[in-house]
Amino acid sequence: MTLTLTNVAKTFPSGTRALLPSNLEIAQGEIVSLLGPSGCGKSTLLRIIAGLETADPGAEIRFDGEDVATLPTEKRKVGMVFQSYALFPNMSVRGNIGYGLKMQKLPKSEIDSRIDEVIALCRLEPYAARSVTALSGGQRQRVALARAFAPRPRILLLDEPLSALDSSLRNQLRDELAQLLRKFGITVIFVTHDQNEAMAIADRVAVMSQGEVAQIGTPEALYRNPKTPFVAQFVGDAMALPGRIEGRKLHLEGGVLPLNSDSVGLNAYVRAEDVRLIEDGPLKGKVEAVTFLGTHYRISLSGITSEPLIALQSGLIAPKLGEIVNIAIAPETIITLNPEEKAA
Ligand SMILES: Nc1ncnc2c1ncn2[C@@H]1O[C@H](COP(=O)(O)OP(=O)(O)OP(=O)(O)O)[C@@H](O)[C@H]1O
Repeated sequence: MTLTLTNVAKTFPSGTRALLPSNLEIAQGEIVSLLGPSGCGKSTLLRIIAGLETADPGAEIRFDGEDVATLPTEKRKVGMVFQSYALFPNMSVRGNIGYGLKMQKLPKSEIDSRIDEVIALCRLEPYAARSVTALSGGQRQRVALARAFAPRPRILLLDEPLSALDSSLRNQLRDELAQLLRKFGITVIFVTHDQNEAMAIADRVAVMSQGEVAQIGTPEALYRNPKTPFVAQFVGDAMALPGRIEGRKLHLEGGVLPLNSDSVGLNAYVRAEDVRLIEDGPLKGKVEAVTFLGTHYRISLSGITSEPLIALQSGLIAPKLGEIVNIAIAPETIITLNPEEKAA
């Protein structure tokens, strides 16, 4: 199913403008993440698509061209998974998965064959007869997905699908969730505040800030080509390089950096993996802290900008605390953006 949102906005009766007029187009089978900090309006947007919340007048919500803005939730044929999963604790895995199918009053043979189908798809065969209370967090998550998928919804909406799990399990289940959603083959929108989760699972990520979609694009496009300072900082933790730009030069406290283009009036940003400690570089900084992260050292450097600058460095030798080091940042890795740019 394709989803087209036009002019979707929401002001709550309290006066809170949770969502400014937003447009979004999602293709059949696409997996899109709504990513943003707490309170940016992502759950509100998801709830409006689900029909759990009504948008302000003037909005269009089209499922395959059909405007569903005035249809109640049950008529929209959406599958939903919430962060708590909300499984029925007194029922078995099969019972949970079959619940929506029974509500649709399908014949028993059809219900059984569909349950078998999604149980196989979600690799839940060994647990089919178990009570859901006797399952691990990851298994419960698969049951919640299977239950939402069984009635063949037109679109699947997930609200923070991994947030109930502890962090080691989250990483593992991220890949599993991405694979399972692709096997389902349906259009998916999921909400998360976790950048890694959005990038690992989604085909495209819509980064939201203060009730607006600031930018939508593939994970690579957002990372390499952020359009606003907010997107640069939220996706991949770009650090500001506050200094004076003159033509193709950026003057910082710790030295002068060459830029690729004339960037007067813009602000410069860089990512920690692009800050390189080398023999002879244009910047000088002092090593304030070194943390070993396994694959990398995380090095905090003072004297380059007013805030400490972080460098990520792989390799076997870490610089010493207090050492003055030479630093280079390749011009093509410096992101220059208009500080006034708010949203796309
Ligand atoms: N029912 C409501 N009545 C009034 N204000 C609301 C209501 N629901 C949400 N809001 C407000 O709307 C704004 C957006 O909320 P929303 O839940 O969409 O954000 P979010 O990005 O999903 O945040 P979180 O990650 O914390 O859930 C917030 O300021 C919130 O306080």
